[in-house]
Amino acid sequence: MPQLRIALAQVDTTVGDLDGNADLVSAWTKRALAEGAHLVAFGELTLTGYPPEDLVLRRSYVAASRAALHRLARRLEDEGAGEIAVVVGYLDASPTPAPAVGRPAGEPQNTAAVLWRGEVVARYAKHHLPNYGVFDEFRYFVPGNDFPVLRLHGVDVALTICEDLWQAGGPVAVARAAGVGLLLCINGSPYEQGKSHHRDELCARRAVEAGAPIAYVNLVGGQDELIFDGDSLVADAAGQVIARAEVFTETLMVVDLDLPSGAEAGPDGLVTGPVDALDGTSMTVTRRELTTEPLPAFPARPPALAARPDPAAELYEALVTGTRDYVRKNGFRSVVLGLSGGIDSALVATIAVDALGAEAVHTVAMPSVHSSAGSVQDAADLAHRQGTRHEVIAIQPTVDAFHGALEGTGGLHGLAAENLQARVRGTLLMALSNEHGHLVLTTGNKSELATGFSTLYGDSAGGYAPIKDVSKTNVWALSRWRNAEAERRGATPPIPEIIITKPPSAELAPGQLDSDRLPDYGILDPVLDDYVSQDMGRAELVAAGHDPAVVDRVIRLVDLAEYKRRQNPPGPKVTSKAFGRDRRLPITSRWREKPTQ
Ligand SMILES: Nc1ncnc2c1ncn2[C@@H]1O[C@H](COP(=O)(O)OP(=O)(O)OC[C@H]2O[C@@H]([n+]3cccc(C(=O)O)c3)[C@H](O)[C@@H]2O)[C@@H](O)[C@H]1O
Ligand SMILES: Nc1ncnc2c1ncn2[C@@H]1O[C@H](COP(=O)(O)OP(=O)(O)OP(=O)(O)O)[C@@H](O)[C@H]1O
Ligand SMILES: NC(=O)CC[C@H](N)C(=O)O
Repeated sequence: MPQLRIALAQVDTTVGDLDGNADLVSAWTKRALAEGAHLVAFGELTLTGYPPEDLVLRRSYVAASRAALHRLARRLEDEGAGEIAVVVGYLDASPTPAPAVGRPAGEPQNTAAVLWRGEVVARYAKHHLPNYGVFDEFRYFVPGNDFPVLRLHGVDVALTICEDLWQAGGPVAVARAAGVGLLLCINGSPYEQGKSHHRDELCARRAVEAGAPIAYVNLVGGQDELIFDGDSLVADAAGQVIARAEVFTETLMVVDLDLPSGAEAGPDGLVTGPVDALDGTSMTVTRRELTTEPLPAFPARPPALAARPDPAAELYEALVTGTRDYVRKNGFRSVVLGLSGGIDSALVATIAVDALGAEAVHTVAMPSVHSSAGSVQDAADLAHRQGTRHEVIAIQPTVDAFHGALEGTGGLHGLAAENLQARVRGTLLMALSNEHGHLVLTTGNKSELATGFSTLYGDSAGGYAPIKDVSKTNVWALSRWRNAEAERRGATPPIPEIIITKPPSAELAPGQLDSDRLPDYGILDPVLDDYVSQDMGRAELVAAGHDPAVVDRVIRLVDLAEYKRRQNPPGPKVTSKAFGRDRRLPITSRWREKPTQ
């Protein structure tokens, strides 16, 4: 059996940065070469970044991607990396019409190329296009039906792209029929809590179906609301995960595989031409020999199986990664946020410090007449523990000036007066952003976003919302986890205990508590999860055991707040259904959930 040393390059690309992404491919290919790898694979749409969204609709972008690919092939050869096969995702135009979806030739395709000795020696266009959740790939791409098989050092290697594994039939079935020795899958699979276990199970199942090991390489890093966790892995043909990369870090996973030679593979010999893909389509198998020469035997390294972080550590790392990459990739060096002495801003400040370093995090306490002395002290204590650049700006004179300006109109009362305080704080933070170039972080959590519990153009004003997909229950859990983690490492807990234990309050009116306006978070969050993430209707929510009166109240709050959510800044998606691209509802809607529906 020939051995192949493969390298999976889990790298952090940037959408739109074709040259920068090509530099990454070049640098990591050289590392793979230095490690003695014969093949190196990069993630989905590595050259263009993923997802490029409507950039795909521009001919200029498709042309730039194609040109960048050819430049990269030549560059790798010039740099002495021509003898390693490089699998890289890029955006191409379909060479043939796609009659099944009524589209002409020249339409965009999500493609993987194999680069070898300065040439593009194979192209594989994604067959199954995801079109649910955050994915819109019917909008952008036409599917591919070609299935190239490359013989590399005697091993028959074939390609798939991400969703190709998530659907039954298609390329996995064709891989079995073609008797491939190794199935590579290049991915842009965004993080969600619990998804990595699902991926394991999926890759294992598909490897058994394909009758070949699957090498799965995923992107890492943040792109707007998506976070890629990496979690690259290899599953052997028996469905055993034998290697796994560390999550949330750029890394090269090098794995030695004993693989059957092409001549031995497949019960039907060397299948070529159209093959029933068992999904109602047929795919055309082509074969090309790169090197038939088997490699001389070399001592195999034992594969590394990186340990998975526990769920809280993984979620926290996802938020840190999303925040770091959003800030960095959008050209900011520093952030500013209002630090109230409450738990939400405490957690956001801690995430920001872990993402960017304390010197890049500016915290501002902005007490009003309703702020307790304790809150101001708690904010100062947190800033001191973490070393943020902390300021105290009293807002009462500005609030009073607004009241004075509006006196002639009858003045402000009740909620209007309460919200003014939040708006003054928002205005001050935006002013500091304009003057010093800090990005404003907002501190709203998913429970608040769901119920509209924030002031428009007040505390919801800002550029990035690190915990917008984290429920209040999880805000407490993560804060406790982060403190425990510090203690485990012998460091001072970053969040003062009092901030975690005090009852939540917006402090916009005397003695105000969140519980005056919202159900207790222990009751609210499970209802929100079922209504928002599971799309349950009223009858299903009640049947699931939720109190009907709470259900009615929560549904009303959530439905009414759609307009507010649309104006919320982006933030990292960490659940199966985040507000934004994942959950799309009309703002103008007369649909009301009723007891009998
Ligand atoms: N369909 C629609 N499309 C577009 N705009 C719409 C709209 N419906 C209302 N609006 C606009 O929205 C305004 C009402 O929204 P807004 O001004 O935000 O005010 P509103 O939602 O009425 O009040 C803010 C709520 O959030 C709570 N809060 C505030 C700050 C912090 C926290 C916290 O603990 O974190 C909680 C506060 O206690 C209060 O319950 C209306 O005056 C109107 O201008
Ligand atoms: N006194 C304050 N000083 C600075 N920022 C404040 C102050 N009060 C509110 N903010 C900002 O507005 C956000 C909304 O805070 P609010 O106290 O109304 O409720 P919250 O959602 O419970 O947040 P937190 O738990 O951070 O207090 C805060 O997270 C903070 O960024
Ligand atoms: N880019 C893709 O095709 C991703 C779709 C896939 N279901 C995933 O989340 O991993």
